[in-house]
Amino acid sequence: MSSIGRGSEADSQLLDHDSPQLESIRGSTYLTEQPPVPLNDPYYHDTNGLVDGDVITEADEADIEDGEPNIPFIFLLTILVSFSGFLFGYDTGYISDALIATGTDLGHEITPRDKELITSATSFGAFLGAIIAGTLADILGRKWVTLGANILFILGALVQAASHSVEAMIEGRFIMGWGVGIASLVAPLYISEMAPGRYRGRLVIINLIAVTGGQVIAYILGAVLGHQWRVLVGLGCFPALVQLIVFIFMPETPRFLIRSNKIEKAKKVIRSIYSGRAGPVEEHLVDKKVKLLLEFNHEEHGDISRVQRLGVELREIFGIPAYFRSLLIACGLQAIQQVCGFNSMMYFSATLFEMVGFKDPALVALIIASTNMLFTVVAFNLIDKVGRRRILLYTLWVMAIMLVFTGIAISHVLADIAADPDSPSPWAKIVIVTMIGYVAFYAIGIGNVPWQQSELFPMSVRGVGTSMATATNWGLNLIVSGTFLTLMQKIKPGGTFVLYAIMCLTGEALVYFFYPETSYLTLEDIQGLFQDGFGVERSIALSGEAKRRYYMSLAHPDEPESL
Ligand SMILES: O[C@H]1[C@H](O)[C@@H](O)[C@H](O)[C@@H](O)[C@H]1O
Repeated sequence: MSSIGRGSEADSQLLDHDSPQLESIRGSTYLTEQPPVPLNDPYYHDTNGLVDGDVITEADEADIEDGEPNIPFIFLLTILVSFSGFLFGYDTGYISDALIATGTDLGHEITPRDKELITSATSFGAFLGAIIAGTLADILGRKWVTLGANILFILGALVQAASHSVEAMIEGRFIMGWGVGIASLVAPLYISEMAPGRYRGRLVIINLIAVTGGQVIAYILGAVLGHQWRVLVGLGCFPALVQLIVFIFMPETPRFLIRSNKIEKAKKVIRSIYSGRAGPVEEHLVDKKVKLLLEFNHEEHGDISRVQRLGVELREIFGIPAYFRSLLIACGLQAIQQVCGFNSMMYFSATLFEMVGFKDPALVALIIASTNMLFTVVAFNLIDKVGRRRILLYTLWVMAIMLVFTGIAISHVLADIAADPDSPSPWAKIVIVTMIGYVAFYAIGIGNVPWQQSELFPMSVRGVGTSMATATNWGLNLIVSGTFLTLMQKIKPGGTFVLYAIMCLTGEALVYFFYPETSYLTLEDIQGLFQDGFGVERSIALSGEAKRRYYMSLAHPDEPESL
């Protein structure tokens, strides 16, 4: 078979569908006989440019993805969109310090219940925002929804900064929460629809680095600003304002433009993305890309209204077993990410460290946020090499052990402080070390893998599927952050951390039995896995084989790819 040569090197290796080895590993003929999903999915085309059933001709060999795209342009777009990620991180990050710094500024010394309400108001808003975000983005466009999220960020920050009561603070956090929920879905969506196939995964992770970076900056400013919590909150307006202005001039994604029948505008964006150093992209390649997107858009659900389309999508995602399995996996991963308790440390770390007697708890909390960011960068380099499933299996159980040690150490610190409030407990250092260990393993695995959610869904239900998965994230975030301080009182730190450890181990078991390995697989391969079950065993064989072939191709770039 000739080398198809599209997308990333890995992708092009994977496209050797005729390989007897791969066919036997797949153990199913769906790829050639009964495509389970709309194979004219632009995500799929982005990496290979072929419609299932097409005969591969020389002309097909030329694909827009073969050329060198306009990297500076794409990178700039990603950075500008990642302001949304930054705001998501900043606005969820500063609350830890602000809660300590408010003192009696909100009318009285805030109680643990107030703290929980203030913190969870954002998660509740985000939960509601996530539910409507996918549909809103399909109706208004990714660009205008991002602009709207920025207005919510600014409004929420202003209400909080001006608040003199717990109620006003909660209102401000709630308004901001809507922005956070919407942005957490739309930013990765915008990036993935703009990015050429071979850069998509990494570009999406850049947004996540911005999330964790935003949390770090919030902690640094929290430590620097001390009691000036109003400044800390108000500063969040600036990135939102910058993005608000910049986004007016940003392009819509080609997919949305095609959806809205704005073909010329879509072509213009495609030209900007794919005209790299080698010069302007050839017009017939632009036409080919547009044709594929159009074809997909038409065939997705035909010419039906947006409301009808939503109804069809909902029926499909719950009614088609393969789609429903994708949904279970996407929501399940987001659920594990939240119930493992990470955000309890993130939102309450300053409170937690104050409780165990640290002189400068905000500074210690900064270490937690920095570890999260640093190891998200590590994950960026590991996610494809090690594989999503394997990375989770390696990290979740370690997180559980770290949590148990943290619980034990905190209990000892509290007992030591009760016995002698003036002398520091030797266990305090263990709390820091085990918490750092926990956060590092979180960031490498479950902190980022669930955000690769869009790869699990076929195009036709991607919007509604990612909305549900994102809402699962925020819904559980709400429950976990809203109950942490109560849990600490009722079942003590020991019980609380053991509970989170049990969640990690449950997550480990669920991943082991149900989550297939998706690294190195094309999107159509991933969909095929869910045809009759979760395809775990098949995925391991497929992914391993694909990875081996990829590395072989790197070692012998000139050899023909067929085995
Ligand atoms: O992936 C992100 C990241 O791990 C953040 O640090 C965390 O606060 C979010 O809840 C999570 O969704």
